[in-house]
Amino acid sequence: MMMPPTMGEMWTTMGSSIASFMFIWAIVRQYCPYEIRRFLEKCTHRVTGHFYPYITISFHEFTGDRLKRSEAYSAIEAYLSSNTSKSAKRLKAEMGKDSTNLVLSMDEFERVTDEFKGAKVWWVLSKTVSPIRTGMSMSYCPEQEKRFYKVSFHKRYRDLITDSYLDHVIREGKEIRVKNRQRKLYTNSPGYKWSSFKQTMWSHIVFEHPATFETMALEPGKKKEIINDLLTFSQSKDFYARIGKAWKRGYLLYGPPGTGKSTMIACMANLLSYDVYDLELTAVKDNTELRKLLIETTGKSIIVIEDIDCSLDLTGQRKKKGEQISGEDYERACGGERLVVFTTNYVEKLDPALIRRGRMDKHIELSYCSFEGFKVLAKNYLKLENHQMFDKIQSLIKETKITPADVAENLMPKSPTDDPQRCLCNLIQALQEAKEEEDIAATDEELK
Ligand SMILES: Nc1ncnc2c1ncn2[C@@H]1O[C@H](COP(=O)(O)OP(=O)(O)OP(=O)(O)O)[C@@H](O)[C@H]1O
Ligand SMILES: [Mg+2]
Repeated sequence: MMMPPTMGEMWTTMGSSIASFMFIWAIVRQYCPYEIRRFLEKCTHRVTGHFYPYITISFHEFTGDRLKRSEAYSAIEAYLSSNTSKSAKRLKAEMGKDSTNLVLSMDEFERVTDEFKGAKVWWVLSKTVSPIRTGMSMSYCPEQEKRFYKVSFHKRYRDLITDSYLDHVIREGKEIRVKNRQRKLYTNSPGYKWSSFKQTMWSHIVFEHPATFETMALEPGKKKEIINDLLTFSQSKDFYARIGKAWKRGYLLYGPPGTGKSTMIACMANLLSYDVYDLELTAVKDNTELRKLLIETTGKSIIVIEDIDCSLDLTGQRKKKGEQISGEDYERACGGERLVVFTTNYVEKLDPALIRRGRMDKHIELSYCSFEGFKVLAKNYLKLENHQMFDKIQSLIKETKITPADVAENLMPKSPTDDPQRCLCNLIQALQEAKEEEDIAATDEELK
């Protein structure tokens, strides 16, 4: 009589069947031509598709001619590395943007789960290896790896995933990429002259300026107003589209040298995570070149034109056609999400047509250091929030015109033995000297 197989026997049989299958599959993979393998895979997919309730969507790294990485793929990569890399067990580590920290993301064939409004989805990073088609015989062909992300979900969530979840992933991924990207400082200055071989007229270096609004010496009310203005601008894409205006805003920063105009531009770029285009107008030949430069700027950027009063004879109207650069060019050539910041030491010298609202929407005066400004600098430079000498400084600073740059220089320790007290004494001395000079100048003026 035949005895039913024992558990042990069953495992042995199953084990050897799997082993035989793996062996045959390995032979098929090795000797079967690529086309037949693809055909077999397709057939298997078709058969399982009938019984399998899950839907899969793939996002390939390169589409079409392979020249450009797919934006969706990059956005998904950023989204997954920030949202799900904590749950992934096999991770890939790469150096971050400033080469100081490691960035972790999911490794190939790793599977992670995500949830969206109660729907569970599975993401996996896969790759296919196929021979590159050249004129050579197949056996000598190099292999080409094609990576792609695959998301799977139950078919009852089809609409939710295709209508909202994927949009959410792409939007969030793009935002993460913007935040994490290495920001750049572009310049068109003659030192880096554009050659016809170069694809762009701008040269760039990494933008790394530590200034933030927190460390900027400015009255708190004014600071808050500027920050609010900038944040509102950056969140107003729909508003600008609705009113039919290009999404850009012009700022004019004016005030004496050393009051923080250039510093404020760095603060703005850091606050909004924008790139900076430092436009050197004296290096621009004509309107055509200016337009080309402006068209080449990307969104999420600040176009800076420093010292417009001495850059060129800029006017709102074009006097001699073709020779002058007019304000209109900034309006026409700048598209989405750009700030245009002009600086000057002499606002009164500028043509009113150039600084009118629409070209320079917000005028910000940066002036001599106030006591509030000094307190910010004392905190930055000396880690002091209060000190008995502050009262004296307060009364002196009210009566003296001293720039934040001069205050900062006096607060800077000059030797390892300079303590905060010594630095404050230096500042008081500088304030007294400045006051005496101002008094002498005022008496001279009266005598005249
Ligand atoms: N408001 C400020 N807050 C903090 N630091 C400041 C401020 N203003 C000036 N400084 C300090 O002084 C230095 C010079 O300032 P900055 O270059 O921003 O002046 P500016 O107004 O652009 O001058 P210029 O008109 O000559 O271009 C900065 O590096 C910074 O350290
Ligand atoms: Mg400056």
